Amino acid sequence: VHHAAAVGQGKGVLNDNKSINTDSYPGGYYLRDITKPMYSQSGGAIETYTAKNKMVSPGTLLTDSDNIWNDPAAVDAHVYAGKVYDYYYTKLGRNSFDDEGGTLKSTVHYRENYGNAGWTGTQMVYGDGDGSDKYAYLSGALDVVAHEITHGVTERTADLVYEGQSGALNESWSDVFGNLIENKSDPEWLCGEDITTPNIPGDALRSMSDPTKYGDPDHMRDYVDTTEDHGGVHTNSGIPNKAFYNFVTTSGVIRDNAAKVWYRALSQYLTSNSKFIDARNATIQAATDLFGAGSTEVNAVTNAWSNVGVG
Ligand SMILES: Cc1cccc(C(=O)O)c1OC(=O)C1CC1
Ligand SMILES: [Zn+2]
Repeated sequence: VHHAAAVGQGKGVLNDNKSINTDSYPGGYYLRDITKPMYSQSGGAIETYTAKNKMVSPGTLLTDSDNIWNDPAAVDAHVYAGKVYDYYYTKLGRNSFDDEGGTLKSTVHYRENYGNAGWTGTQMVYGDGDGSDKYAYLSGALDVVAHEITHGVTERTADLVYEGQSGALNESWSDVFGNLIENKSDPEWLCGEDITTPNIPGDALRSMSDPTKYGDPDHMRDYVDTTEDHGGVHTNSGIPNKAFYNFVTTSGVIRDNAAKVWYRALSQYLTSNSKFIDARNATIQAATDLFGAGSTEVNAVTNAWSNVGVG
């Protein structure tokens, strides 16, 4: 079928106007972005579907007759996935989650009263929130979308087992790239702040600068041994999250270089059963590869992990 890139309009979850890359066909438009390098290289695209509140994925590819889109959850899932693709491609030289230009599929309105978001192993899924006002549509935050897509990157690289320390590293690397890609200047380095209790400003799921604000540990001595949540992967992530915060906020370290160190550690050195000490060693080795022994970055990352009691 003949495809032609088009630009539509729509509002996001926070009622913000945005342009949307769509794909025209005789009679309407698909919510499919064919403007990225992956399309010309391998036919890969960014596609957004709806599950119509069933537990199906991918569900139905969204279409619209006049290219004016009025599903805010879909608009944000689509536009934010494009921003995440652009970041990985331009900043880190990675071509989509699989580095092979694989299509990035998102499904919104997944299940009923679903206050979660996730990576299924092949695509992203986003719930509508839990039916109360605890969450807005979960795709309404760039750090959430980047977090989910980074689960895909992690699975195709280190493939960190989602349990215990490797699981907390898996979670932390997703929070780190969620923060790097959202790139807000918020002083507290919050995760999911845009979709958590939309009526109450200033709260979030987690804080990277002060994990203890949400009851998460910021030092190895406070590591939580639990069987909950795959061994506390969303809690113990506070320790590597704080280490990353320490690293990036060290004078002389810039965010784009910190991103290169964290990405190289994930893609070249971490493996499926890595523990926190392995992450320390991986990031020190990556910083050494990129910036040399004794560099500002190597000293900063070494101190960053020592500060949280790792190494
Ligand atoms: C909201 C939510 C619930 C359950 C799992 C995840 C998950 O993807 O681990 C999740 O997404 C996040 O944590 C994003 C970063 C805010
Ligand atoms: Zn996660």
